[in-house]
Amino acid sequence: MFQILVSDSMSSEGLKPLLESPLVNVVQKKVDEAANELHIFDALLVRSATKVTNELMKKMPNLKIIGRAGVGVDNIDINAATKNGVVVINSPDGNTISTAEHTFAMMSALMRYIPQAYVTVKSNEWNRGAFVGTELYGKTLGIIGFGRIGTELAKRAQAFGMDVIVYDPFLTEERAHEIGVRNHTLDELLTAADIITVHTPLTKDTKGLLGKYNIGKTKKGVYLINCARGGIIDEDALVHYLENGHVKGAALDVFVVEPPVNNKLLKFSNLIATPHLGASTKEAQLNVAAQVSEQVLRFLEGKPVASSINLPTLSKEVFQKIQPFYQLAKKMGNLSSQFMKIPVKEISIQYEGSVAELETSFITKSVLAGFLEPRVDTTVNEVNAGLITKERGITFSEKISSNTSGYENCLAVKVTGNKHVFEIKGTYIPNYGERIIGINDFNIDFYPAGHLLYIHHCDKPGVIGRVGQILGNHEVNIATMQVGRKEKGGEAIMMLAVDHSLDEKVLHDLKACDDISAVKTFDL
Ligand SMILES: NC(=O)c1ccc[n+]([C@@H]2O[C@H](COP(=O)([O-])OP(=O)(O)OC[C@H]3O[C@@H](n4cnc5c(N)ncnc54)[C@H](O)[C@@H]3O)[C@@H](O)[C@H]2O)c1
Ligand SMILES: O=C(O)[C@H](O)COP(=O)(O)O
Repeated sequence: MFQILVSDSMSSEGLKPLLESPLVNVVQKKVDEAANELHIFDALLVRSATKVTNELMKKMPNLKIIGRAGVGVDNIDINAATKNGVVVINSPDGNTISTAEHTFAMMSALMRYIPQAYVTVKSNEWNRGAFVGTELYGKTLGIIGFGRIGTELAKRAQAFGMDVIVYDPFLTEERAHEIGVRNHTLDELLTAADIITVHTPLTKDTKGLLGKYNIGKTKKGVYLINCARGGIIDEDALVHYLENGHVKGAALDVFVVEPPVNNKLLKFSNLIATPHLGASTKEAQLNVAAQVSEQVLRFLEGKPVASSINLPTLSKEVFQKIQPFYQLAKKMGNLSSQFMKIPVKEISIQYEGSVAELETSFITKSVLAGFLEPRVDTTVNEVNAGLITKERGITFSEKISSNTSGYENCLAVKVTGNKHVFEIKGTYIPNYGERIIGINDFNIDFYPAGHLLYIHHCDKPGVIGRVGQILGNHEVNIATMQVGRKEKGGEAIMMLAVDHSLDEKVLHDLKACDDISAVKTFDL
């Protein structure tokens, strides 16, 4: 019989598949309370409260699967789980509606001073003049991040007669059109919206997305809402703009540190807050617990699971053969995504030479996982990448070609957006490693790892020297440098590996050079 530890509070109705299964025994206890019996458990079910660290996993040698009844897996050390051979699954859409509804409730409460007025009535005050609010009708709602929750929120706001504008660099025109919203640039949204709400994952691009600079561009009297992850709205910047009155009010369900003890934001009467309640409804909790219970049971019965976010489902032998291509494919997907920071409609992957004889569908999923990684909240891997790509309205295909581009094996990824196409080619050379051998129509040859600097420039004497000079001035050491061009004196590209991440000042100086038309950096 399999032993299952449920360490956070979960809907007992949702847990029914497990509670009623003769295959498993369910223990509902906090990790601390189960300290003496951790070694017996085959599965661990958690929400966000239990921190699943490597140390905890080491105390659970029988552990095979962790089920997160919710979306965010930031409380689980996924790398450690993967290393320990533990599958991690979640329930990505079980709490979408509840969180969208909570955001809507926060917006209404914020604009009508409901929490503040409630407190006064409870203290026997009847001060109607102090709480004159603002209608939602006719106001412009700016939604940053238009995934599952953003989309559901938009539908509700439209029903209230709000004008919805969105900013999501990865949203296709077709999808925006389907929901009846307009995708804008971030600046357009910031200057036009009366209320701004964020629904992105917390990534290095979204951390502090609404910081001092960007909030400064918003309308005076703007309202800000964060029911996604603490830190997307920079907390110090919010203090600044609440203090000077630029932001009229803010609603937060999430904080950088939870609970937000001694947080300066809490002193503002025009800041309303809830203790991370987005997913706290009976329905969401039933959904997430039921989804996770069914998946855990399937897994323990030896059946495939749908929402695994870490481990591949290949035999060890097959996996070993494709591993080099799997890593290369992931990096090529990631580079494509970063080169094409715009909505994408199609991804096609072409296999040439010996790689075409392997399990290409798995390698394709690696390209997709690498591509999606910078764009989505949940961890994507070969198991869920296809599904998430389709969900985002992106089609993907693979092709086998007899043309080998002169290499023993070659992988070619083509990413198509509305107006732009990006192509990248790579190969794996045994005992030498992964190489990128083509970017768009340029032949090049570099190792895709570390801190990379890409420059699109004019093939003229002195440009390479100027690049070296600028990097030198900023104390940046060049490890390797490759140059590719189509014809003498025409367009050219260079890819440099440098010893550390480059800051904005270096990029600014490079972009200021006359003969340089594009500069990008990548950390792989
Ligand atoms: N408060 C809660 O209890 C609660 C509950 C569920 C989810 N969440 C959080 O809500 C957020 C959204 O969840 P979801 O299920 O809608 O996720 P999702 O992955 O469906 O959507 C995220 C969207 O953000 C977009 N995005 C990524 N980077 C961006 C950027 N730099 N700028 C603008 N948009 C960007 C993506 O393209 C995607 O469309 C997540 O942070 C999640 O952890 C909170
Ligand atoms: O990521 C999530 O699903 C939400 O933040 C909800 O977390 P919770 O399960 O702790 O309420």
